[in-house]
Amino acid sequence: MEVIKTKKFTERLFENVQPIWEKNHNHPFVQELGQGILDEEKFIHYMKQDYVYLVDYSKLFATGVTKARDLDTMGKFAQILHETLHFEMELHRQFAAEFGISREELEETRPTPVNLAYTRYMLNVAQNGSLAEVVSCLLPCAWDYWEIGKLLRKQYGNLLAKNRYAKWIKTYDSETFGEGAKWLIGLMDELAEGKPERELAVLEEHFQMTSKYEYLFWDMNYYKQDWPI
Ligand SMILES: Cc1ncc(CO)c(N)n1
Repeated sequence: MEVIKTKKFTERLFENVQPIWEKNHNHPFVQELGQGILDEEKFIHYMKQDYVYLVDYSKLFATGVTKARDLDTMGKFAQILHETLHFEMELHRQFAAEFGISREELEETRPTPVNLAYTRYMLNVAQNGSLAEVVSCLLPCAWDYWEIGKLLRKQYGNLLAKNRYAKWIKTYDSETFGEGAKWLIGLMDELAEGKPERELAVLEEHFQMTSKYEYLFWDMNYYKQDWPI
């Protein structure tokens, strides 16, 4: 008897998003960060913007806690929320200290138009959408950063000792970050199971949209875009 292996939903997402993620991976911000040659001003712009981005992004994990229907899922979202606030954002606080930026300045960063549009898109889904929609929205951030961490380690691991941004690569290539991303991928597949195509299409639309916002976020930081007024 022929065994038909159905493709997992996240395999479909991964395949279809490749053109966008490839652009993310080849973006000069990412490539120059990997080589340690990224302009310091661009990196500082990014650190500050990313810090306030993560304040909102972490609220999506809190939404995961409230929308989950079982204790295990609640606990995992609470754990990732904790890791974001105390592990990932610690990276930003350390870099800020190195670059002479105070905690106040970091926290008071005014989000740029791209940053605001990105977080408002996700927070709107968090308020109005299902748990599956929330996960499809937040997944590219976790998954593609993990991909970038692994990729930069592979491409430029030999330069790490001399790379002033090495901690960044080590954070996103870390076991802690990878475990979180893998769990979210598994959860996405569980939540997508048995859903009709019209609902899967909505999830894929969110996934593609936030992947595009990831590109805009790299670009915004590389060109230090901000409000013109
Ligand atoms: C913009 C952005 N996307 C994803 C991540 C990974 O959490 C991050 N720190 N910032």
